[in-house]
Formats: sequence, C-alpha cells, structure tokens
Amino acid sequence: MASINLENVQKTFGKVIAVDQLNLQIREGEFFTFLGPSGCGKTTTLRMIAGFYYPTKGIVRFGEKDMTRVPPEKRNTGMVFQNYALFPHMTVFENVAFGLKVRKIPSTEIKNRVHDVLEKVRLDTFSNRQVSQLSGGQQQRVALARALVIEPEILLLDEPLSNLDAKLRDEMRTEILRLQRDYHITTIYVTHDQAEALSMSDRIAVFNNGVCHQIGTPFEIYNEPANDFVAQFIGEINFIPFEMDKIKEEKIEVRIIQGNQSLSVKRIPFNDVEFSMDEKLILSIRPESIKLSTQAMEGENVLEGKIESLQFFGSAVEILVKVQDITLKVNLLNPADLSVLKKESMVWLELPADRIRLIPKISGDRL
Ligand SMILES: Nc1ncnc2c1ncn2[C@@H]1O[C@H](COP(=O)(O)OP(=O)(O)OP(=O)(O)O)[C@@H](O)[C@H]1O
Repeated sequence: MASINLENVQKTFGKVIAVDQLNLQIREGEFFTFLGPSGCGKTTTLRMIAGFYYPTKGIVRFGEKDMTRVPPEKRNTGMVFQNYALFPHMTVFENVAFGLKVRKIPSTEIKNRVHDVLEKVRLDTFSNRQVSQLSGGQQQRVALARALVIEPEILLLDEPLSNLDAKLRDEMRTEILRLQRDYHITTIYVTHDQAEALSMSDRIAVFNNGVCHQIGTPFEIYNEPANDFVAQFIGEINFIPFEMDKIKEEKIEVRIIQGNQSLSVKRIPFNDVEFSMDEKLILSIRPESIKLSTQAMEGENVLEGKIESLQFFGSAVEILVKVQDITLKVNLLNPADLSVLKKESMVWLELPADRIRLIPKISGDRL
C-alpha cells in the first residue's frame, strides 16, 4: 500500500494543457475518485500515476519515493481500463495469470494465486471459459482479478463500469468496494458519474478543463461546493443573482436582484464571506433544501410564488416555481398527496438561512 503525492503536475499535448498545476495527496488505503466532464484531464492524471504518460512538469511520488519517470512495469500498480483490454482468445485463467507469467512467478504459485483471486471475484467456476464467452459484468470481474492478482500497491480504475447496464453497475459498485476493503488497497477511480463518485469515495477531486477545483469528502463536495462549477456538476442546484445588503455577526442580509426580495444567509465557517463584499459571488440552494407549503406562510426567507410545472419521478416530485422574475426548482420527496399541487396555484417557499450558500462564481452567464 502506498500514499500518492502529485506536486505541481502539468501535462501538455502540443498546445493542449490537459492537466495544470495539480497538487494532490492521496492517503494510504483511500478510495479516491477523479470526477469531471469528458476531456477534463481525469484519464491523463491516472495515466501519469500509472506511468503511461510522464508529466511535462512536476513530481509524482508514491510515499516519499519519486516515481515521476519510472516506467509502468516498475510501479506496482494494477489498472482496469474502460474497455477491459482482455485477451479475447485466452481463457479466464490465462488472462489473469498473464501478469504473473511475465513476472516469472513459479507455476504452482501462479495456480494458487489465480485460484484465490478468481474466488474473490466469484469467478472460480469460470476458470476455463474463453473471455469472449462471458457477459460484460463477468469480463469486468476478470479485468479486476487481473489487476489484483499481481498484488499491486495501488489500484487504478478508469471508468470501469461505463459499459455495463444500470443494474449491473449497481452490483459492481458494491463488488468493487468489497474488494477494495478486503485488499485494503489505495484506489483511484475515474468517473464522470456523480452518483458513483458520491456513493463510493472516501474523497473526491472535481476536475474541469485540466484544473482541479475541489478536493473533499462526498459530503463536503455536495454541501460546501468551492464554486458554481462544482455546485452544478454535482447534483441539482438553484443559482440566484443577489446584492449584498448588510453583513452582521450571525447573518448576512442579501437582496435578490430580479425578485427585489430580501433573504438572510446564516454565517457558517465555510459560508463566511469575509473575502470581500464585491467578490463575484452567487447565492445557491439545493432543490431539496427548499420547503414548500400550499398554505400562506410568513417569516424570514419566505417567498411567494406560482407553480410553473410539475414532474413526478416516483420517489420525488420536481416542481418549478416562479417567484417574480426568477424560477426556483423544488424537489419534494415522497409527497403524501399530489392533488393539492397544481399548475398555476400559489405556493410559499421557505429557503432556510442555514441551507443557503454564497459561493464564488467562476463560470460565464450561461449558468
Ligand atoms: N494523447 C493525446 N494527445 C493529444 N491530446 C490529448 C491526448 N490525451 C488527451 N488529450 C487531451 O487532453 C485533454 C484531457 O483528456 P483526458 O483523456 O485526460 O480527459 P478525461 O477527463 O479522461 O475525458 P473522458 O472522460 O472523455 O475520458 C482533452 O482535451 C484531450 O483531448
């Protein structure tokens, strides 16, 4: 097992800066995820850790050891590729044994180790099958077994579930987490799927355009996003343009620009906008944090609005509410009675002061 440290890492391909000024410390035994949209630099970073690419600038360390220019076969990392990269003409046993043969391990030890790892991934009865005769999920397990059998210090998984259907993906998530815990192995998982990242990871790094925007636990990333890119990439969120009114000891008073309404925002350490009154900030609140009532409400942070549209998703209803010139999305979980919620009817929304976040706005007006 090893920790991984990236110090000021940059990778360019010609004029393209695929990864820039990346500083990351991944702890021993951690399940760490690189999350971001297509082309943001996740795979390039993973490949620099595997040794398939060398950084243009910066240092890659495993523990204290400088690995920046060490070739992949000398790194003791196991990698699972998006397309599995198995040998289709070989059996399951031969695929998994391949890495051990290359390392000139004696054949009885190979047999034992392959048998053990196939048991772990629950494929021990498939040892003599050609991999071309396996289902997608089974091929995925072979790829995992092949990466684990060499007993790597670090396991690298590049979008390993993207070729599987939704149900199998769910099953394999649990399977991968079980294996990671059994082997207690430092693991990096690359995905663009936020649900996968939130549900599996100890910590997540969120990338966009070659830059890492935030590193944190799933809870921190969801509840305390570093900026509007992270906030809108992970889950759903309402953004509300505002003007700062007063900063008090406990609260910040703001005014919604289009709605000309006042709101209070609780001062909490993360949300503390000490930085500056004129920093480009945006007010945000998650749709499930807004309370909705069909009865008139009064009090702090209550806004009156009209239902614009409703969509029923089984466990939740998504409601768009027009409040003067702005539209807010509200998610109601498992409502007991839908008949009272009708298009065009009046509703009252409460935006709890401790659920509103003021976050730096880095994106264009598109958001
Ligand atoms: N070998 C290469 N040659 C030139 N450009 C490359 C190469 N590999 C990656 N890039 C560019 O670097 C940027 C980052 O690519 P990367 O594959 O790391 O993104 P990603 O986040 O893994 O995307 P995806 O989820 O689509 O796999 C992209 O703009 C990509 O076009």
